Parts: sequence; C-alpha cells; structure tokens
Amino acid sequence: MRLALNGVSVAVEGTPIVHDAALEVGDGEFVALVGPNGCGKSTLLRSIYRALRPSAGLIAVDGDDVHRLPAREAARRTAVVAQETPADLDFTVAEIVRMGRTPYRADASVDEELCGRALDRVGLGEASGRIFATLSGGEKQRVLLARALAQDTRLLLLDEPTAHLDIRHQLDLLHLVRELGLATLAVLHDLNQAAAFCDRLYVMNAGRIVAGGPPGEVLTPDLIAQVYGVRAVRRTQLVFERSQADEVADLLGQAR
Ligand SMILES: Nc1ncnc2c1ncn2[C@@H]1O[C@H](COP(=O)(O)OP(=O)(O)OP(=O)(O)O)[C@@H](O)[C@H]1O
Repeated sequence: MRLALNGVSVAVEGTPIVHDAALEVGDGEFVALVGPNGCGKSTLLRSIYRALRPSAGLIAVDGDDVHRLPAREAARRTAVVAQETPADLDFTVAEIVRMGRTPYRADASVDEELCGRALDRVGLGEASGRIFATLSGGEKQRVLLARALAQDTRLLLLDEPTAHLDIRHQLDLLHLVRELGLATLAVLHDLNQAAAFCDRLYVMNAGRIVAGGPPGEVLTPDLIAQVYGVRAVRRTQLVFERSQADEVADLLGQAR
C-alpha cells in the first residue's frame, strides 16, 4: 500500500476531531475523501502530511510511519496541495514551482526541466515569469499543483483541489490527476465528480469514516440521507468531457 492509516485519531488543541480512522490508497489509485463541512477531512489530511501529529494510530507511507521519517524523506514521498493558498507571495511562478524541488539535491538543469514540465502539465507554461500574487485564484491553484508535481512523489494529497476553479478547469484538473496515475487522496465536495473520477471513496461524518468502497456501492441514497441530511436520487449522470466543452465552445463561436 502506498498509504495506509490504521486507528488514527487526531486532536486539535486538545479537542478530539478525528476518531479511529482507517483508510488505504494503493499504487496508482485515485481515492476521494468526502463528507459534510467540519467533519474532519482536512484535519485527517493534515495529519498525513505532518502538519498535525495523530494522538493515536499509525500513518504509513510505503510501509513506514510517516511521523518517524526524516522531514526530507517524508517530502520525497508525499506532495500536497493544501487548502490554504499563500496569498501574497512575492515570488514568480517559476520560483514557487521550484520550491517543490527542495527535498532533492539535484542538478539545477534537472530541476529546471521538471519544473517546466510540471507547469506545462497544468497549462501554465507561459506564466513562469509572472508574480504569483497577481494570478487568479484558479491559476494559483494550478501553480500549487505544479509545485506538487515537481516534487516528483508517488503519493499526492489534495485538499479541495477544485475550489476556485470554473467547471472547465475543475474537469481538466480531475482528468489530469487521473492521468498522472499517482496514488492520490483528494478531499472533494462534489459527490458527482468524486463518483465520476475516483476509483474508490471514503465518507467521513462527525470525525469518523463511516463508509468506504467504489462510488457506486457507497453513495447510496440512504447513506447520503444519513450523512448529509438530503434526499438524493441516483440517475445516469451527465459528465462534460473536455471534448464536449470544446464542441460547445465551437458551436457558440459559430452562432455568434
Ligand atoms: N485550530 C482549531 N481549533 C479548534 N477547532 C478546530 C481547529 N481546526 C479545526 N477545528 C475544528 O475541527 C473540525 C473539523 O475541521 P476540518 O477543517 O478538518 O473539517 P473539514 O471536514 O475539512 O471541513 P470543510 O469541508 O468545511 O473544509 C471543525 O469543527 C473545526 O471547527
């Protein structure tokens, strides 16, 4: 297992937030963590990327307790795009992405090449000289993903990666993450998107993981009612693929 959590509890400033969580992400698997606001998703994620230390349980990356690894080694194994966007950094886009290379002592040209490729992958190859603070929220989000990609890890943690993105960029990002083929654990709010893009998902409620498995098995109307307090109807869903978005744009262009 690339990532395995067992019996993980996390307290924040003495308040227990996450209780006895277990989850796994296999090599190349795209796994979502969903659940209502305040249920503890970010807190659990923060304990995986070492921003918080669990009060109980084991968090293993490639079989090793992540909280016992040297910081540099942990950073070579796990990249994260967290929810808090550094707002007014006076760095260029290229400098931000290059921060992803900090855990390595590589040739500057290797770093340059990896950073350039990471920016190209998120569609911001032309923006490398821009000042990060001047970018839109969505562009910032994509730069932070590029920084995570430049870190060249096999485990990727994403906390609401589609926040700030319009629908087109949300879908592009989810497609991209799928194509990367990295073991990925992503906090997502949109259940339809989680169901469409993820191999498996875990549902959290009130600090506990209450269900886990393939989306079709887990996201039942009963579970959604119990966890979110809303009635859901399962229908064949409409997923806008990028190609469809292009067709729609073409049609709109012709109509003008
Ligand atoms: N520093 C803190 N001090 C006290 N309580 C905190 C602190 N940080 C988080 N919490 C509380 O822990 C709970 C879980 O927060 P968390 O951010 O993990 O939830 P979440 O599921 O990610 O929510 P959302 O979907 O709204 O982002 C919330 O009730 C929150 O208010």
